[in-house]
Amino acid sequence: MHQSPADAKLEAIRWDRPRLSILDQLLLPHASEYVDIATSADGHRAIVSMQTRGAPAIAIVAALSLAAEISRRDFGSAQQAHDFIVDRLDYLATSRPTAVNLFDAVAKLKAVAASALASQSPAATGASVALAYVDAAEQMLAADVRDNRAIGSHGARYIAARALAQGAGAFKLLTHCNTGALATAGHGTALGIIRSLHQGAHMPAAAAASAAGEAVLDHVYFGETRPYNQGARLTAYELLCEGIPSTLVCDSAVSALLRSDPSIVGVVVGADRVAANGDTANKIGTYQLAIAARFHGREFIVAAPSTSVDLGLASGEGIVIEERDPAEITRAEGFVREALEDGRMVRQTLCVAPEGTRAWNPSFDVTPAELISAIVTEKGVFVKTPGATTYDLAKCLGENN
Ligand SMILES: CSC[C@H]1O[C@H](OP(=O)(O)O)[C@H](O)[C@@H]1O
Repeated sequence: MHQSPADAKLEAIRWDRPRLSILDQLLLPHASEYVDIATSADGHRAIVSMQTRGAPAIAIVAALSLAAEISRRDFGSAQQAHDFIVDRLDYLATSRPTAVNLFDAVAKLKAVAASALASQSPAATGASVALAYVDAAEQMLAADVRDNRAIGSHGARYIAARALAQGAGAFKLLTHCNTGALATAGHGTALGIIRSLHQGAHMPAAAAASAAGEAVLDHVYFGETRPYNQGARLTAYELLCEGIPSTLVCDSAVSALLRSDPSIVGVVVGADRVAANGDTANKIGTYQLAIAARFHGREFIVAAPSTSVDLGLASGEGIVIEERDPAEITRAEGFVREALEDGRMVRQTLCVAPEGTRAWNPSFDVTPAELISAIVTEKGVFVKTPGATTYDLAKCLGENN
């Protein structure tokens, strides 16, 4: 699956049936360690703790954790296999509430198990139901990489065209959180568009060498994304691995940055759940980025696979926003290089606020569709009809099926 040393370093999910391991993202960038996931309970724990995170990655790790578990079990009957799968999927669905990808995968995998159970010729067995599940979970892993590369290509062409229309030969982008290979099965969504732009995916081969007459991504700014620091720890790691020129900024600096640098043509972010009208839940801080982009007349682009779209939700009003432990704000987990003979990096909890400080720690916020210039999916780039303040994603996705 790797195409380069960078890919090898950035592989968030490793699956070699029946073995699943994940890159422990609580340790990045200071240590690159893989953790074995043998059961759905291991998968649930890894998702809740955010050892693995990112809307698509959460769904795939959940699916494959159960695939790993049932690959090592014998079921007395097809019904037993089906019932075990349904029970474990319901448990995995309790891990984190906001990213719809998890619930989309759970529904699809339950349907696979039910269909395998109903098989008459040949008659279903415990092994046949389990195999059908594992095959479907593996297909989700492969499909996510395909989707992300399509998002990268659609988004790169769209942004380059918008930059060129504004007379920008070399342009910059601003992004938030981590939406790259570490948040998905590979390549990434918003960061996947940045990767594709950097690789010249939007240019005809001939032009790619000279970039003559083409818009070229010159630099990427990214926010630290407190309190988990997906930007400062993970996006920085990915951009350095890929050799993409970039600059980290504090979340509090993004408005001043947009005001100071007109070559930033837009903001591109991921999504955890996009409602049918285009309202989008994403990492906390996204909403204020959208406000800043609108005030400064810049594009605000959401990149997400269709598995992040919740057509059952009319608007963002109904999106459940995960609230995490306030201690993630008041007590930063830091790494200290111990003065030991081996100079190990060890995790220490550093109190960054006085004991007793209260904190509000929503993990996501909702950006209204009105502030979103375009939604890039693997099926294409969707923009609002002139004068509209919302999208009709059921129509958009239906037309692009
Ligand atoms: C392509 S990842 C989408 C989304 O997931 C991240 O949240 P978390 O790190 O808490 O799992 C962030 O909101 C990304 O934009």
